[in-house]
Amino acid sequence: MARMTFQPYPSHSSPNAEVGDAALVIRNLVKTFADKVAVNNLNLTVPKGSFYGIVGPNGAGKTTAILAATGIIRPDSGNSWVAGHPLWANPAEGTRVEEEVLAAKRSYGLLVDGLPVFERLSGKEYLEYLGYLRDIPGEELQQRIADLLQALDLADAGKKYIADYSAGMKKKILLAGALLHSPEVLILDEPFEAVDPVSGEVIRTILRRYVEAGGTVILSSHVMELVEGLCDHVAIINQGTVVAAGTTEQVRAGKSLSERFVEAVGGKQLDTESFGWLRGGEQPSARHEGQAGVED
Ligand SMILES: Nc1ncnc2c1ncn2[C@@H]1O[C@H](COP(=O)(O)OP(=O)(O)OP(=O)(O)O)[C@@H](O)[C@H]1O
Repeated sequence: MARMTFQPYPSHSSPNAEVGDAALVIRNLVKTFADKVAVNNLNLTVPKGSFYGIVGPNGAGKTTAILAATGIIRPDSGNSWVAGHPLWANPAEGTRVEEEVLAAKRSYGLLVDGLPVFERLSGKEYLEYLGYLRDIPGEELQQRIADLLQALDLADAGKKYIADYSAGMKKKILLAGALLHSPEVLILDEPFEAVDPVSGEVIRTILRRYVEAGGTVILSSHVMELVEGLCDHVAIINQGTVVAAGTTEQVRAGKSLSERFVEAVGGKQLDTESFGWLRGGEQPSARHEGQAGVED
């Protein structure tokens, strides 16, 4: 399909017509750190009920776009809507309509590494705390916590401080926190990173069931095969902007997602002379010969 060659994703300045029915709409989003433009006029529409993959090279701006679109950090300009609710009234001034922001935040569950977590709580206490914040009734909350800890193989770890969790356990407890209130939209930044294959399969099953039940999943990943197998839509982000988006079939256009990814962001080839110094333990003799004060 000629139209799916990697043209800049179209920009829309009046999104109102599409906002209503979409799970996430991002329009003209810009976020700069000092002189680094991390997100560069990014536009994205995630249809309700879709399983949406976001892929892009390291530093492409995926995490920054997720944080700005969910209202965690303030964009320089642009706006986003989650389940129809705008996060920003005027991002440049930092103004919001609090009821809309609350409604947006209620409607999503978010997993992003590096956000503050109360690490001196056990996994179970952390989920209980989130449950109280989300007003989940006591008995229902305990049932959900038990289900999540059991399914994610965290039942024993439920008693341990999060500070003492491994990277994979921490990822899973944060995912449990994102799922706990059964949100309309799940936004997950690299949810499978550091997670073992058994838990990974459980998570994939949970997410598939959630989408079958009407939820929307938006996940970022570097694993093309995973996105290709799981997601019905995909966006490729490069240098802070969306360079291709559509159904997974459209974006793949008859090739593997991996091939399309490399076409879209540009491959890299090492010349044959590179890494001549990497010799599996064999050291250049000159280093020892030239060294003063070394005795045999
Ligand atoms: N708080 C920050 N301060 C300064 N620069 C930042 C900050 N956060 C992100 N950046 C920069 O913005 C760019 C985009 O980073 P971001 O983490 O959004 O990329 P990413 O696509 O999620 O990358 P990865 O796939 O490696 O996780 C990078 O150049 C990064 O160094």
